[in-house]
Amino acid sequence: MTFATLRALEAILHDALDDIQAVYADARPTHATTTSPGPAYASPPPSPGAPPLDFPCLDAPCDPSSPSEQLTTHPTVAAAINRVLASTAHIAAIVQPPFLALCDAAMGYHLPSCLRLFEAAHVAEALRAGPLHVSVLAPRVGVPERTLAHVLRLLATHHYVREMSPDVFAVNRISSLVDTGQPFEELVADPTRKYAGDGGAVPAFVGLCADELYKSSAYLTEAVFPACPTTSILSSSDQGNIGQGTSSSSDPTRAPFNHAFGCAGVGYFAWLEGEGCAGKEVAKNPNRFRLERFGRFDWTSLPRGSTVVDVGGGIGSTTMVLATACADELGLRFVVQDRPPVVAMGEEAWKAKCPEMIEEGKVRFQVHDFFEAQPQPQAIPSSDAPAVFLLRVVLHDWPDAFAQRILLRLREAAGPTTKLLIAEWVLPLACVDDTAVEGAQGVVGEAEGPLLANLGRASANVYWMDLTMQVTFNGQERTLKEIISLAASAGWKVVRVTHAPGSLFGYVVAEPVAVPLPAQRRARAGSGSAFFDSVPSATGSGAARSGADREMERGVMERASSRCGTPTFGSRVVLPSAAETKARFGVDARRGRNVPLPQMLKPAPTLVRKKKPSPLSVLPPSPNVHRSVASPRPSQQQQSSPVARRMSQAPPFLRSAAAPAPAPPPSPLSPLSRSTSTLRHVPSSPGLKARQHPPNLSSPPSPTLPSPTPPPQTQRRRTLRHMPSSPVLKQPMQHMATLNDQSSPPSPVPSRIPALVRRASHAQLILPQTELRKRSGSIIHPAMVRAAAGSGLGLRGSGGGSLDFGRARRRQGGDGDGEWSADDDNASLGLGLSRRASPVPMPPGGSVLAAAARIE
Ligand SMILES: C[S@@+](CC[C@H](N)C(=O)[O-])C[C@H]1O[C@@H](n2cnc3c(N)ncnc32)[C@H](O)[C@@H]1O
Repeated sequence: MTFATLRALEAILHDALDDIQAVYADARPTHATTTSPGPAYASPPPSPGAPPLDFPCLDAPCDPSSPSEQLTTHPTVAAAINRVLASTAHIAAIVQPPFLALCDAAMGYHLPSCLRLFEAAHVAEALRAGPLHVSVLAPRVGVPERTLAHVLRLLATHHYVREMSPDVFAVNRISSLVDTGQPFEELVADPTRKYAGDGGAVPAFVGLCADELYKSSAYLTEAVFPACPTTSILSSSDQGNIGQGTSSSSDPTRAPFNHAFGCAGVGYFAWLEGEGCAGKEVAKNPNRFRLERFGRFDWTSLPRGSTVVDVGGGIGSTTMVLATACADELGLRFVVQDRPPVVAMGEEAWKAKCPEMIEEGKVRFQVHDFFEAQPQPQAIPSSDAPAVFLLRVVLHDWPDAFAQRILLRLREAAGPTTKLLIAEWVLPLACVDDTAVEGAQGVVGEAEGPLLANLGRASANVYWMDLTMQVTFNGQERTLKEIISLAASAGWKVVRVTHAPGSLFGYVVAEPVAVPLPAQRRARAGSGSAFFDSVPSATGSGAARSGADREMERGVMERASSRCGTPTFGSRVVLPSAAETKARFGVDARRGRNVPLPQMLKPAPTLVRKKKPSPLSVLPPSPNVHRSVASPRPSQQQQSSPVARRMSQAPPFLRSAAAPAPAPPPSPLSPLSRSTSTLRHVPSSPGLKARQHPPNLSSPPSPTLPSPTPPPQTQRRRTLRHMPSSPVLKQPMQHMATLNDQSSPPSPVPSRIPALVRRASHAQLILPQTELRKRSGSIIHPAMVRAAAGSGLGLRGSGGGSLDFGRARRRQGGDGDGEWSADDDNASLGLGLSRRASPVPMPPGGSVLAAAARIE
């Protein structure tokens, strides 16, 4: 069976490479675009009649604007890249001797360590002009020659740099991203300016990850077992400190980070701001450089929404996008809430970049602590309760109890039709997720075997993020089931999840329902909320909580919250101007409508699949019901939807948001069919059939060669493909009770809030199925997106989603680019959810509590 699995994986790999090459073979640049980040490696300008594009070269610095790099965002390419990653990592895991696999894992810490030195010494900048011998490079960057040579060689061995000849190193497609673009000498003279420019985002990201996050991660075990003699490095008095108060795994000021940096009780943000360090004044803060580095993060995820209160909205970067896209068109108003220093920063940034929206009252800032009761509805520019509460990458910063508190505060202020939009990464399971949400294709594990259901290595980024949240804040990314349970615990019913094709960054839409009694009791005990206090406190278990407990909890929230405008992961801290935002949306600034974007490449065809017998046919058919639930692969006709056709005409970064357009039947002489024939490989078989090596792939196919007719579609190895979904699959979510039923397979993820699981039974997810999952979301900046052309590093995966804005529905990719398409399936505002009366059982007088009591 193992050989069968290996062969199946190999076939997936082959198939994926064929897919990629076929897209590149057919794409020809039609006009020149900007090129050349560096003189030594500038790409030649594309010209009509140019040979088929080659895939970006690993050995040259990344040229994000090159057609070749941009084509990596083509949906077919991005999906195939995922399969390449997943299959190769899987093959390696199977064949590598187990001890060596463990060595890789156990000594992998050297990679971030070396990467950090590479970044801190400005090696990428020093190598910008071209390769250097280490004897020349070492004194320039101030690292001992032997150390540098060995560090670079380790990086070269992992393909992050290149050793061109003995001890001569060069940056490549990957490490060139760590180049800020600033002059090397200036960085050496003033390293504190390193992250200031546009090119600072990636180096800042590398610096942050390889410094405090990497060190924090090393203390995961110490944080879990703070008092264990075999793991603890703490003195007994330190142990007392660390263990004091709330349980160490749920206290954001007692995370692994606190163990690593010896600052128990000080939240990460407070520490960045100088708390617990020698000098608290800004000038003396020894962590000032870290703060600067942190603040360079940015995201390109552009959620769309209806009337929005952007809770914990930072400086309003997301609101900028939303307001630009729909403040005029749909008459929406926005409120950005955050803590005082952040609000001050936001107001300043908006006044500089977009004063008119503030002056016209379309957008306003509001100081608000999300652990406190929301301001009265009349304080919000609407006589009603807000239409939408947006929580974008906020909950993942907080342990469950704190996240629940935030949600309860929003529930408290919600009207019957208020929607909650949680924008977060959704962690898929590594196995087929048959318990969380049926039909949640795209954000739960679903890939066909033998690939891991979550596409394994191809989805690694979201798991990196998860552990990052854990070790830094005792927070976490959450599985869909965990998000549903958390929301339900605070009186929110998840009704829909949307996400960009291939993205694990989900937009989880929830509606208010009754607040479960246990949550009310907990909230009542600490919140002082009139809403929650309306049940006699004597009946609640929380009544037993002491004032001291509440004080301590309050203190933790205070210490853990950002106070000086330091954003957390995923936040956008660079406010784009309205003009920039419009440009990214393709919106005509004068008319507020989208205008055609220049077509850079010929439309890529839908690939005509080669027929290959399924190597998986030797595997037993999966009895998994989930598989049968997955929608069938859409027919050609389905794929020929107007959206798909339009998307096929759009530039690649736009096209990635939609399914690839179908192609007419290939001519035997078409480049596609030629490439297909060129790439044909001997189908693998369990019998270890000798296979031919494919011809030299680098040479363009000869136009004179006759091409075989592509084999019929029906013979395609469908079992190996991710199933593209039907346009919209509306399936009532299974009752959680049913999911937990004896007849159902046990959930691989135990409910975090077992008592509340029943509440999730109200949830109904309406999930647009997507063709393929790309890599997971990640910390990104526009520069990173450009650099990675939208799919490398999972950058594009961080964004996107599709939310409906009434009749005009905007589909977008992770880069925030999209198109408007008529969509009458929802004629009203509100994230694809109508303004019609909520099905929430709201008793007269709006007493959610009473309704909760009934249900309870
Ligand atoms: C990860 S950032 C997200 C920012 C924004 N939603 C975005 O998507 O860019 C988390 C935000 O929560 C804010 N925050 C932290 N504690 C807070 C609190 N207690 N009340 C309100 N905002 C808070 C931080 O200042 C920060 O702006």
